[in-house]
Amino acid sequence: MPFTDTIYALSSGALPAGVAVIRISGPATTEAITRLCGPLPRARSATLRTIRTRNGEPLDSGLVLYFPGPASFTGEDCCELQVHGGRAVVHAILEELAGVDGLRHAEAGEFSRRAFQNGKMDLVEVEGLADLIVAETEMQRRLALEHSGGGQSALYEGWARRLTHARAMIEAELDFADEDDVPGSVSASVWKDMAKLRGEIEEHIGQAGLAEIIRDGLKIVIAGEPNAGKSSLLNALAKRDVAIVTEIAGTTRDIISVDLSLAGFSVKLFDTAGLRETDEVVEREGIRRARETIGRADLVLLLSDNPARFFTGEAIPENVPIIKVATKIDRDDVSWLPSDADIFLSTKTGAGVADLLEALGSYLPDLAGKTSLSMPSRKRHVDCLRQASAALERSLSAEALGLDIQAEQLRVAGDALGRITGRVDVENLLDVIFSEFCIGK
Ligand SMILES: Nc1nc2c(c(=O)[nH]1)N(C=O)[C@@H](CNc1ccc(C(=O)N[C@@H](CCC(=O)O)C(=O)O)cc1)CN2
Ligand SMILES: Nc1nc2c(ncn2[C@@H]2O[C@H](COP(=O)(O)OP(=O)(O)OP(=O)(O)O)[C@@H](O)[C@H]2O)c(=O)[nH]1
Ligand SMILES: [Mg+2]
Repeated sequence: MPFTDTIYALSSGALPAGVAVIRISGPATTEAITRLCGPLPRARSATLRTIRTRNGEPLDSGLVLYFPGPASFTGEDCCELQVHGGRAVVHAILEELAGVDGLRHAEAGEFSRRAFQNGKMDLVEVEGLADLIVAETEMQRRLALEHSGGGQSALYEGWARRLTHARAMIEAELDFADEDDVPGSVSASVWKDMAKLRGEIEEHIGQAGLAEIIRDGLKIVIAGEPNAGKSSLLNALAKRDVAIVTEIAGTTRDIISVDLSLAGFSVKLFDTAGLRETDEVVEREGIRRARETIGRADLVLLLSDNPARFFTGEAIPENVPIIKVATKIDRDDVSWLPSDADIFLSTKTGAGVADLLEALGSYLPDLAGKTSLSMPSRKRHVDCLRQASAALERSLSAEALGLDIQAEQLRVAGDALGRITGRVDVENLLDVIFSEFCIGK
């Protein structure tokens, strides 16, 4: 369905800025350009023009870029005005655009939606683009680029093609088994490849946890008895005064979290209420929240300023790794043995903080030698991949039920993959058969 509206918006960030980019897309783009900037500039090159009101009054002088559709970001006629990034400049130009017939301000994501609907991007690429824009760490950038750049889509499309090919072979075996041109028992090699494909999909699904850590950050929870120095450690790692520190045991009640970037990864660090038995209502609620947060941790830093006790009260689930941290080692009234803890530190002197950071690094996924981050980045992808894998499994184990039923499950698997990219191929089975066999020769 062609779009009739022409949309415009400020595509660059907060004003004021050195330069602002105003994008226009849709059928009235050329009309808008000629109204504001004079004769249509040469396509796909930057042209310096004066931008004027309908009365000929100059608003700014800027670079005009015209991209005739379909070879544009959205697939429609597009234009960019790269102007001075002053609030009044941009405001005046947007006002002028609003006055052109058929133009309206774009809604959030509308340029990308048009790019998707015009086949310029698939769903995985659109999602990747959204992630790229909010990426804050190096790993998030790499993951988002893998998706927005089509790497992931190519993988899924390759898998979908193998499923289509397998179905074509089965169809051939069912329909044309009595003809000489069809090699006997094509399905033996087909099933081998389908079993292999299922393994590849399962392995790919196995990477989802890593993608979650990259996107959402590794959740590290600081826990321990009251007064152990938890909030002091949070402040030291955050390098700012986020949490209240006092000498009173039971100071922290709410969960306090800060985002850190560690070796290119996003880390979410949580400070919690000190764990102990208490009748104080507010502190009890704090401790309940602490336990809840500890329950969701990827890693717990268990703190104590006393070698005699690393209190947990069974607050830490068995499968969550723990780093035992001895605190306040600057004090000379306590003496620690090397076996008492994994890390020994003082936030007062800074001793041991580097050791802790190094230890944390070893809990981050090892991506050495990984050039591409090919992994499902969203639950939606994982859901579709699981459906594909399950259908593939049903197909592989339905030998007794006949090729028809097996082929049908391969179709279900292919559709599940097609839903990831949003391009559920309208099947072209016969094309594949004709291209692989000389039927009707
Ligand atoms: N100034 C500016 N910079 C930008 C963008 C933009 O829209 N404007 N982008 C916006 O996200 C990104 C670049 N992405 C783009 C993707 C496709 C096309 C494009 O015109 N595609 C056409 C022609 C392709 C070609 O010449 O090879 C097409 O796909 O047909 C442009 C930008 C980042 N930088
Ligand atoms: N000498 C010394 N004192 C410390 C150090 N770290 C923290 N403290 C002190 O220990 C006391 C408690 O510190 P907090 O960081 O508030 O301890 P907490 O574990 O968050 O305590 P709660 O929130 O009550 O559970 C404060 O008086 C800090 O100044 C340290 O490295 N050396
Ligand atoms: Mg505290």
